[in-house]
Amino acid sequence: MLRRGPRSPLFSKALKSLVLNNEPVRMGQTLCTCSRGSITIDNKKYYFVQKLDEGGFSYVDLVEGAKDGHFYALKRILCHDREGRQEAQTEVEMHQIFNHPNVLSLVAHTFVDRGGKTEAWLLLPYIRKGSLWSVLEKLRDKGSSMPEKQVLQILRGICSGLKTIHEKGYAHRDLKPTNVLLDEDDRPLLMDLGSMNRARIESLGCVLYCMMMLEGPYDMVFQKGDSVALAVQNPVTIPQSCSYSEGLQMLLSSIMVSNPQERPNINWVLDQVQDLQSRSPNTQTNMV
Ligand SMILES: Nc1ncnc2c1ncn2[C@@H]1O[C@H](COP(=O)(O)OP(=O)(O)OP(=O)(O)O)[C@@H](O)[C@H]1O
Repeated sequence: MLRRGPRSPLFSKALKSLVLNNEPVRMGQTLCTCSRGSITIDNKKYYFVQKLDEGGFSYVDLVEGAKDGHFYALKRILCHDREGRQEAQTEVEMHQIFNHPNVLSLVAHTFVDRGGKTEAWLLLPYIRKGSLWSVLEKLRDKGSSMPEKQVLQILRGICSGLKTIHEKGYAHRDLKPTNVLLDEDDRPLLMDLGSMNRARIESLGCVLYCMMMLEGPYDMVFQKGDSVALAVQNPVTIPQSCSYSEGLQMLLSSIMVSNPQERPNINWVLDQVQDLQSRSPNTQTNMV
């Protein structure tokens, strides 16, 4: 985990969003006393550093532990109704079920009552490199690509995370490059576990496609205004210009199957990835 750096100049501007009028908020068993620029979860104080990102119904801020000096990502989920509250609760529980190097852990959490609405606050380890999507975007902007060795290493970690999820009888169900974080060593961490349930449907093929082509398989179809629903019925076309090995291209075709029942199971995919890794030339992994 990252150590304390110089205090961010943004700190003084601090968190219009996080200030709760200095009023203590109590919900469940956690007392959350919020003062200017800081929050308290489970009796530990954290300083707001800067905004990191926004999701569909959430805000993610970088905060710093007052005592340990570590950085954390604070994800605040706005729960608009009972269903939203339940989804946030599922996200918390799923983080707690899994203890695996490829599934993001949860440091602490609390539910906060704000103006009659609930916010779920999830304190997560801060993963500095950000999402797989942001890494792919940078490569695309540079006109570069991800070396096969790196694709395989990341894919293997994603498969290991999915394997542990499946072994406990769950599916992630919202797998996409924005929901995979990459640490400094390119270890992928699956996150955004709120959609998980006991149905076994995944879209791993789209993530692999994105790592290889730096865009989603149906992005062009969508941009042209054509029907994505129709496009997903057809086998995926791999561009002629694709420079990845035939083995990796074949793996992509075999996991990009529209009928979920016909998709190979994660153990088979993991075996294929390991096999490709053992065959892959020992090329230098480009750092991105
Ligand atoms: N622990 C973290 N470390 C670093 N960045 C993070 C972390 N958690 C989230 N982020 C950033 O915040 C973004 C949004 O997070 P997340 O996907 O959890 O929110 P969300 O509201 O569930 O998103 P959506 O519903 O749109 O998928 C991520 O894509 C990532 O860029």
